[in-house]
Amino acid sequence: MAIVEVSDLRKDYGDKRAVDDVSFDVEEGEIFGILGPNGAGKTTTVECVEGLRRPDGGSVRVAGYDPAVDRHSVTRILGAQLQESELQPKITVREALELYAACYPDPADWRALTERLELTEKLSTRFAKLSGGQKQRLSIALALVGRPRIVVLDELTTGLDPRARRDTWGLIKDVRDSGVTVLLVTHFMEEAQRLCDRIALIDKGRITALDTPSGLIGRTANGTAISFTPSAPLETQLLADLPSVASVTHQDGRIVVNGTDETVHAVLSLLAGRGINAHQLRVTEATLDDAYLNLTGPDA
Ligand SMILES: Nc1ncnc2c1ncn2[C@@H]1O[C@H](COP(=O)(O)OP(=O)(O)OP(=O)(O)O)[C@@H](O)[C@H]1O
Repeated sequence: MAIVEVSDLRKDYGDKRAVDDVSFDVEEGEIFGILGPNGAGKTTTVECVEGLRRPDGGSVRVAGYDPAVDRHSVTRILGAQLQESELQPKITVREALELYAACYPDPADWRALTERLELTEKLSTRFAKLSGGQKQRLSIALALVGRPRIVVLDELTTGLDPRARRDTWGLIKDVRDSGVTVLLVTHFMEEAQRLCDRIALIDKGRITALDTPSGLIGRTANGTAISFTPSAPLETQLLADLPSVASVTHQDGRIVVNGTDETVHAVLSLLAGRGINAHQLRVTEATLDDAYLNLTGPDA
């Protein structure tokens, strides 16, 4: 069942169309990613979902409510990550959690949340003194304190070191496993590929593709490449004629055959049938990076 329904969403800032005819549904229980280059319209889109911005066209529903009209009902269902500017630098972790918990009729036990997010030892620490990773963990705790059905996390791991980023990915998966739907804005390919059940790729205000990570990768031509140096001369046309081969190129005596998984088997059997060895054999798979570069504009 869809918990978020966005249809033909449009948002302008003066003459600038930031979001242009964007439609997608987020299913309950999934991690749904919005991925795209800087200025693509990702934040504007989720701000319309959160009720922070009023759309200029189209419609948004969160569990059936229109966030622009019934923000109060949406706030009780949807947990938004705090913006750093929203917290006073001198507020302690405990004070922030108590403050946020007081905003909800039936808040979660914030002590349990801090245990889960490994913040218990930081309860008396002022916000300004927390590390980037600790601020992000507090941000997740504050987003969860109202027992939301869905959380919106916007560029949550930006600025974190690789270890803190990976720890945060683990937390996001835990959040989903506890039954909360996650709407995740990111421009990190690896993050999107590892975490998201489905991804909407946004470029210049429009959705250019919406699929599972493997579905997006599968859309790129040349999904799998096999490259090797043949032990004896080999007619390129024989390779090009194999089923599933998209292209064959030569690079410094090496042959590169692009195609699918099937191509690898077909090439190896052809070589075996002719008694040719494949030296320095490499097989490479397309990644979400390849799909992203294929599906977004040149200035992405
Ligand atoms: N308050 C605003 N006033 C005017 N233009 C804005 C405003 N907010 C965003 N924009 C413009 O709208 C477009 C979309 O911005 P948005 O922040 O939604 O993109 P984004 O994909 O989240 O980008 P980033 O990854 O850089 O955060 C950009 O061209 C941006 O400059």
